[in-house]
Amino acid sequence: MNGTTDTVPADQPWDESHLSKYFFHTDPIPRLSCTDPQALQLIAQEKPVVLTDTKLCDTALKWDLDYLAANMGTERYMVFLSKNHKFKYYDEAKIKLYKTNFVPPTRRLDMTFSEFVKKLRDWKPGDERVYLQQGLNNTVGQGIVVDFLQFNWQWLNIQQKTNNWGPLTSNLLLVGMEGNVTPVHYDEQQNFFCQLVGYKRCILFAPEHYERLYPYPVYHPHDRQSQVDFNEPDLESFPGLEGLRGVEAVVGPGEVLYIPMYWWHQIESLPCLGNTVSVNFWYKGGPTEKIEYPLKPRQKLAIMRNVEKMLLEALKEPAEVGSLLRSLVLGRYT
Ligand SMILES: O=C(O)C(=O)C[C@H](CCCc1ccccc1)C(=O)O
Ligand SMILES: [Zn+2]
Repeated sequence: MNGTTDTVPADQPWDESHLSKYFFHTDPIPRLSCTDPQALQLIAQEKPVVLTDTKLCDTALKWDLDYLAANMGTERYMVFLSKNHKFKYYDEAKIKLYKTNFVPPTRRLDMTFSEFVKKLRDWKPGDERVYLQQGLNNTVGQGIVVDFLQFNWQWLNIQQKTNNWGPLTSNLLLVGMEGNVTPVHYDEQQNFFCQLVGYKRCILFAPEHYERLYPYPVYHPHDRQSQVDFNEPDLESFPGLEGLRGVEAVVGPGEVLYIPMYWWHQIESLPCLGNTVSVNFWYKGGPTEKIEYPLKPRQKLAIMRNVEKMLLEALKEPAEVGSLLRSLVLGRYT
């Protein structure tokens, strides 16, 4: 009987002291074997689950800094630098669109993997933190290709088919420093997030918490990111935070977290436990199955995004979108 393996893995090197205390409550994300029907059911229902034994990327468990430096080739890779521990994503393409003087919270510096390793190893307090975030492509060395080809593609393809997902769009290689944080955001793709080296705390919130996490406007460079700073929650500006409730898990080497499309997530490389290496598998969502009512929260989210895009297209001026929406609803749709 495959009971849930919620028990703490014996070799767990972390404890509560590695987890920042936040204002919201969380429940544990189930940790199940990939052979457990309940795990497959959770994926089918687009709910998060940690799969403890997929053997999805076992050939990449050896991807430590030295191996990657020796096998990632001599190309330059995308590295972000931050003056603090947060690496808040922004869409460079939207910066010029969004009139106001947007100040990017991180800066991007492409460098070879060896230069990245040197920066990481020479790091001392006061230096900018670094986070390599690079899509795996045909510039990587032969060793990485060989490892990649030996991933458990058979299992992945079964998941993709049975859940009617679209094509695999990319695999993001993530090499971060202990303590790095990717603030809460959502992506518009299904995601099998594979932890290879080190430990990451993954905090997730269901799409229905949209009203509690106050995403930036769609045309903002921080589209899909929350305006809320979990370290200093502003309950005045964001009263919806009151009822925020999430789920979380710490994933370690060989574990795979299913992050359903549109689910909010914050990812933290645990402090004091060394650098982390992860690789994700982003899949396009499936074709919109026949519409059933009531609509699912993620479908309403997609509708809201389309309304914002249409209004911007029609008004051309971002500043006018808010006032038009206010005129539309205030006093009328209460
Ligand atoms: O796999 C995911 O979805 C994650 O959020 C993983 C996250 C880094 C993601 C960086 C990013 C966010 C949005 C757009 C493009 C890149 C981490 O592990 O720190
Ligand atoms: Zn993400």
